[in-house]
Amino acid sequence: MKLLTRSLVRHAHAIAREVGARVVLLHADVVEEDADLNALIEDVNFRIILVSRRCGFRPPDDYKDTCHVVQLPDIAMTRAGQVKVATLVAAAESLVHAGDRILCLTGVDRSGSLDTIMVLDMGTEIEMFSAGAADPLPPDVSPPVFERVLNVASELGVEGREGRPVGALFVVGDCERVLAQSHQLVFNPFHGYPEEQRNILDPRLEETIKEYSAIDGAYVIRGDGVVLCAARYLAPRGKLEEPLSQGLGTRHEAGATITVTTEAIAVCVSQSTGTVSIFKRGRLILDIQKPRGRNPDGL
Ligand SMILES: Nc1ncnc2c1ncn2[C@@H]1O[C@H](COP(=O)(O)OP(=O)(O)OP(=O)(O)O)[C@@H](O)[C@H]1O
Repeated sequence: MKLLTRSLVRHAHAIAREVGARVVLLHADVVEEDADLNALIEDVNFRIILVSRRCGFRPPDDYKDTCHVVQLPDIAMTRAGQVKVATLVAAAESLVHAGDRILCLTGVDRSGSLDTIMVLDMGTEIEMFSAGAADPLPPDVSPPVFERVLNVASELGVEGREGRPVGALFVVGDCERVLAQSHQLVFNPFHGYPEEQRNILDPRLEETIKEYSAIDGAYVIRGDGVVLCAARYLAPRGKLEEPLSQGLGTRHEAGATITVTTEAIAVCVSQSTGTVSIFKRGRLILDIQKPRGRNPDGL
């Protein structure tokens, strides 16, 4: 195990004990060997969440019952982005709760080394976990559906479509109220298809969803993953308590505002910046910036 990793882990254990962190979130993909991973997680009295982009990643055999796994979208993300997404997914899956203090260990993918320690407080991290994000999902939305939407949105934000940046807006959950405050801009391309053929959990739908991002308007997605419509113009009845930050235009405004009078969560991909913003109860609960520059895994 590299010197830096070993040193960070030693200090991380001490910090976690001193500050009363109950959860350790560890980006497992930066650790090269299973034996190293074993060494990192043995002798730890915390709840361990292993974060990985690798499909089908499993904890080492000895720790199967004590470690949870959170899957990240397989795209370049900043370290802060990795931590934000992992924490949100962990919260959606009820692996972390309001009041938890989380110690995060991360690093640059494929560097074989951890290089960053972060301590997060669920519920008081204003930027990330305000507005009840400790219980981040609407009651009718299943965690896999939210994770799938987050995945597709993150990929669209980073990769765009056929080399061009694209924007998109996904409104997930509380669909009756969302539909009542919106109308079709053009024909709904999902109309008439059986529900099992238009569920976002079906990987075959991914390309279709990305393709239709070129159409103006929002996707409305039921909590169980069925895509009810694309090209939906949102006409929310509510009003934002606070204006959105400068630079965010009508797509973000519509996404944020529909969450004021509904229980839905809105996931917005910015065409101009590639940032993915998540809104709930009229507030930005988390944004994931697209990595920039030559070091895409930088902070
Ligand atoms: N009320 C609405 N309902 C659904 N979609 C909307 C609504 N208003 C705008 N949009 C979508 O947002 C697009 C325009 O985005 P605009 O540039 O004004 O917003 P933005 O928040 O700055 O987003 P971006 O960062 O992607 O540019 C439209 O083409 C349309 O697809």
